[in-house]
Amino acid sequence: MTPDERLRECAKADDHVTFIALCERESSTERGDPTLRDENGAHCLHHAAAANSTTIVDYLLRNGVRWTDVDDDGDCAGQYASGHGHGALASAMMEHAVASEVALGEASMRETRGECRQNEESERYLKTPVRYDGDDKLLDEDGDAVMMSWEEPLMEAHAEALCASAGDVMNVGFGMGIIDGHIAKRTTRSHTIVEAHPDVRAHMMRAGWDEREGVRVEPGRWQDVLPRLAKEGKKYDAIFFDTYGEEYDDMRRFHALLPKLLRKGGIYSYFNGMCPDNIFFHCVYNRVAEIELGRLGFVPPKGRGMFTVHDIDTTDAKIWEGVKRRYWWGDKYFLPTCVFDGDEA
Ligand SMILES: C[S@@+](CC[C@H](N)C(=O)[O-])C[C@H]1O[C@@H](n2cnc3c(N)ncnc32)[C@H](O)[C@@H]1O
Repeated sequence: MTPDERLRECAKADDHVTFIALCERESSTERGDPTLRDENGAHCLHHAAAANSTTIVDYLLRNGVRWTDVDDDGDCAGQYASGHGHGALASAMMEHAVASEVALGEASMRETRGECRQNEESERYLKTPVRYDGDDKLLDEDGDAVMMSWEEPLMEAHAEALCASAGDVMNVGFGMGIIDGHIAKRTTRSHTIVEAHPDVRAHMMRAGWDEREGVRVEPGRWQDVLPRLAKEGKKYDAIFFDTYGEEYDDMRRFHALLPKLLRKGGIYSYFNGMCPDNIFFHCVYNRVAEIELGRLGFVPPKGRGMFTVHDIDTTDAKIWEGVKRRYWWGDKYFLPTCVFDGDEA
């Protein structure tokens, strides 16, 4: 048996004494590599998690093995722990993952001093054409879906939460205007829409959104528009975020702007599409968002948690016809709502 094979067997058998000794051998030829993949793309962290070997899992995570490593089926070690019924270990791995992502987020914010970062994917998206395909899809140049009508019940639920205040509501990202349609059906003092893509803006103009009473269209990227609105002293009672081609690291910077724009008691919600194809990653990012928003002064609505669970069914293959990549697989949607309870900046 090679040192790598021995390591793998130790991880599977929870033999942490031999495992750690093999990892720490002086000679590199005798030392095993715990991150060497097996035929399914799993490595020792996955096998140790499946075996409920808390010592080996802890050792590997402390020594820099990444919780994000996935096997060929896209499963991370945390999922091996939960899939084998080791709830306590899965929770500990979730805590590790959340702490790591929060720390990475802090480092990322330090790097740009909290300013918005460059995102090539977003820049490319905003420079290339999009097309409305019938009434049920908005596609980018590659045929990937920017927005689809199956999300309508979710958008309606978001609109309901945002309009509870009947105040000044802002939506960032028009897409198919589904949420804006639902906001417009409800009572608000004002309704502001921020949209960056020129084709989407042209579509909004054709549909008469810029002439609607009570509606204000703010053309441009939120990265440019929001700091200007904050400088002008504009305040809102509810803000919704749903853009395209951006990542959580962009949204983190969006969140940092919210205390400058929301009134105390104001509501914030976002389309919760982070890592939708992996429930462990999705839960990690729910928790990261909750922690980071908490640090900015956001609290869950009174008497409940930040997320409400909604059933969704996207199994009908027809939904995805004409779309390059199916982007949603789960049957649950965790709808986030939080309330600004901090000091207005
Ligand atoms: C997923 S769609 C929004 C769908 C919308 N919630 C609805 O109900 O139809 C995302 C939208 O965000 C816009 N967008 C992308 N990046 C943006 C940015 N940085 N600032 C403002 N809008 C952006 C896109 O052009 C697109 O129209």
